[in-house]
Amino acid sequence: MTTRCGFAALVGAPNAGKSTLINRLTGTKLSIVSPKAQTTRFRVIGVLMHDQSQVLLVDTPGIFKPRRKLDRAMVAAAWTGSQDADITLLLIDAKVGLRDEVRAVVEALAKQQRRVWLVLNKTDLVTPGQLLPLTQELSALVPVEHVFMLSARTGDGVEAMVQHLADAMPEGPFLYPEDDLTDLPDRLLAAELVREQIFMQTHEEIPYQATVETESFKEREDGSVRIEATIYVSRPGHKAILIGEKGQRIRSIGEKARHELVRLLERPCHLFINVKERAGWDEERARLRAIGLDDSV
Ligand SMILES: Nc1nc2c(ncn2[C@@H]2O[C@H](COP(=O)(O)OP(=O)(O)OP(=O)(O)O)[C@@H](O)[C@H]2O)c(=O)[nH]1
Repeated sequence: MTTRCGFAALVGAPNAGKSTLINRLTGTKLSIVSPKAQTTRFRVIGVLMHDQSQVLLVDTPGIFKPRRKLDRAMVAAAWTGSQDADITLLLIDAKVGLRDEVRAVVEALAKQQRRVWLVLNKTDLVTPGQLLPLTQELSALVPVEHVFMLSARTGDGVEAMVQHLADAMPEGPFLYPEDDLTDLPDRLLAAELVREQIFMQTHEEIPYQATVETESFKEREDGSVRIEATIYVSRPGHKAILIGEKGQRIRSIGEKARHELVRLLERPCHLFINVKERAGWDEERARLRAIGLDDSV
């Protein structure tokens, strides 16, 4: 039987409903809310299985007005990520319509040769009559292959998009084995929670130069889980900072991340964190794919 597998990038202004849609498509809560804005890099945030298709939903950092150099790099990475995807889903809040912020995203997208599918979200908040003019306005700015009108909140119209996505994926083997899918969210969650703590407890470029991978995730007979995570840094100085004096910082990162894990997984967790220096980790494509990242900020 032929299988299909590919990437679908979600692009949209903040609040368009990305997280809600992902959660509906995958049935899992994966998006992490961090007090520091813009912590989201390009990564697989959901795996959608439909018929013989695996659709890897990838997130992009919120498209925002870049001020600092770093912000610009993040936005560039968002676009690069989206470029690698097979389909770009342009998510629009139908209630808000085409305000400036949205226009900027659409215009940037128009400059790139992508397969763009327009997704008008929050149809439960507008009348059908408002959707047609909005579709016309948007498709005048960027050529779109398909238009979907749906409500991520109620689920109305979502199924039609899922079917089209599944059919549009290129033929190929699944990148994530089906068996792994059950614990994939938890593995990603563990890595994300550690990364979130790096964001909160270190400064400047360190969070952006570090990546976290869950090496092993084992359920134990007593109902607890044993998790091993590795933080990869690209510079020796960063390793020392992350570990901190007498291991203080890494301990604190581990404690806070573990605390959150216990809360979200609702069972005892044992978390072991390693810090490894690996110059150029961000260029190792296979490694990046393995953790759902695909950029090189
Ligand atoms: N009525 C309605 N509300 C929605 C729908 N989809 C999302 N929302 C709401 O819109 C708000 C933003 O949704 P999120 O899913 O957090 O949006 P996001 O695009 O992930 O936002 P950022 O994380 O800021 O990029 C939330 O209050 C959602 O509950 C929808 O289809 N209908």
